[in-house]
Amino acid sequence: MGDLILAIDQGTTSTRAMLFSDPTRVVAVAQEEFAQSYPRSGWVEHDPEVLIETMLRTVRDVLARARREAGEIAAIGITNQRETTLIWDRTTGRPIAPAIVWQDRRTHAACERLRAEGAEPMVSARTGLLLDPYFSATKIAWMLDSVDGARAAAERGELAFGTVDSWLIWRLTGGRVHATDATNASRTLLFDIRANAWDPELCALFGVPMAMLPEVRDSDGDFGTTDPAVIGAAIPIRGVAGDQQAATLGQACFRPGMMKATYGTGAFVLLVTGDEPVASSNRLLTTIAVRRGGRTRYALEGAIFVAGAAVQWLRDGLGVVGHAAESGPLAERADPAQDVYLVPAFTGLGAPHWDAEARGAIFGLTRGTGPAELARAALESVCFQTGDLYAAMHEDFAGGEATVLRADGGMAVSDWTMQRLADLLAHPVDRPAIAETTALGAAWLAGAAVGAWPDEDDFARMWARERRFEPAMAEEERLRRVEGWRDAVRRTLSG
Ligand SMILES: Nc1ncnc2c1ncn2[C@@H]1O[C@H](COP(=O)(O)OP(=O)(O)O)[C@@H](O)[C@H]1O
Ligand SMILES: O=P(O)(O)OC[C@H](O)CO
Repeated sequence: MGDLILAIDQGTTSTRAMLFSDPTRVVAVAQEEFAQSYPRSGWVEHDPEVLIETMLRTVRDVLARARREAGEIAAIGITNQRETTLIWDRTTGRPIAPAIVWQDRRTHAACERLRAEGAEPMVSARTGLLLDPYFSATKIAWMLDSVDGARAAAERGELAFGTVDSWLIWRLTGGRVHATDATNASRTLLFDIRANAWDPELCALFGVPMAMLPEVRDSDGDFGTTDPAVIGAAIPIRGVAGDQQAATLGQACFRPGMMKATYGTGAFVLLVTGDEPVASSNRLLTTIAVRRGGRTRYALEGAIFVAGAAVQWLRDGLGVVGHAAESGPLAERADPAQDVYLVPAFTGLGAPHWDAEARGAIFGLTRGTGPAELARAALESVCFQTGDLYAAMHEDFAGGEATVLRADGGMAVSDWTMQRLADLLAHPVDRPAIAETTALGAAWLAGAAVGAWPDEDDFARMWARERRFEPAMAEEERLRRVEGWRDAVRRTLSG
């Protein structure tokens, strides 16, 4: 058996392949961005073949960079953008339509109809999710209804549905395995997260024939071996998890109360709650954090739509910075006497506010307000939104140790933002030594499954911190600023 673990991270804007020699060492990384398609307002699609091509190219590249062979890989872990929906023909292997991406809003009306019929309480109780176009179920129905003959073919068992993990597995195994893991299944609106099974009533409600669903396996289950014709060797696929769950594992957040926040374009915050799902009274999502060896653990999840995107806006919209990395040093120079708040509701507000109609606003402008105050307001808005999720999560879940908040993603590189986050949360923020937490989580699932990597406790002990940011803001100042933010949000909400 080889000594390497390969992680494939198929994300929304790029595909990455990463080789690890052990949980503390990345041997090589390859990444390729790909085109987004926006055929109509609110629609977002990916070309399924491009997802496969970029996967195969990055795998080849990462091996070439490391000067290693496919045969030296002991196991593969796959992690992926979640909810994005694909349907393909089981015989030809051809997708029937472009992939509908998680951000796509075309099924808004279908969700509204179901809500008006009173379906949401049942759907939420079983799936832990909300009736929203974000999740897969209404996207599947949309595809079946818009492609000629698709619904009948799906009912005859000729079509296969999959989230991106299933699609990659199908192609890697030469069409032999049609499976997903429990974390990905828990994002479809079709999966009962307590029973750990596809739910026939939900499938009927959304009009999804059960014959098209993949088999749901443990996140560290056996997903078959790669077809040697595809990547040059027969390698077991032994780890699969949605990217936010994989990051939670890569951050070694296993115990109840442990929390991770990933700051990319948007941000995803997950709080591990343990062996029982916790229902939220703040419209947070309840989701499967991982299922290993038949044991399921759950998390509460909240999303911030605009995180790094606020920094992009500073750069591309306002032109006050030339590069994202300049935003922290600029914010540092802001006048402490000015209270300027940016509510970046560019596309509405996510949890716990859930206001799709809200639009962004800036409060507290004076003649003295300049680029530094705007930069500070943009970076702080990400901290305040994390604070809102943090408060909502701890209202929903009082248990556990609540000892750590571990941050990762492109924006976590900003020392200023991480310090301000610790200040405004009045809670330490830890940044990991291995920043590639998503890939690490997928690699760990696979590495531990084949016995090459340590199991949970030892892996958690190996997790290393690069830096801890300790809260340093005076409490009076913190409360004043948090109240200022809440007031700004109240004035921004549409209703
Ligand atoms: N030094 C920095 N300070 C603040 N924001 C940053 C910095 N570096 C990157 N970012 C922001 O982080 C985001 C990129 O993070 P990444 O994890 O690559 O995102 P994604 O996976 O969503 O593309 C961008 O929106 C960028 O503006
Ligand atoms: O591909 P990312 O990193 O933007 O993550 C997307 C999420 O999985 C969507 O739920």
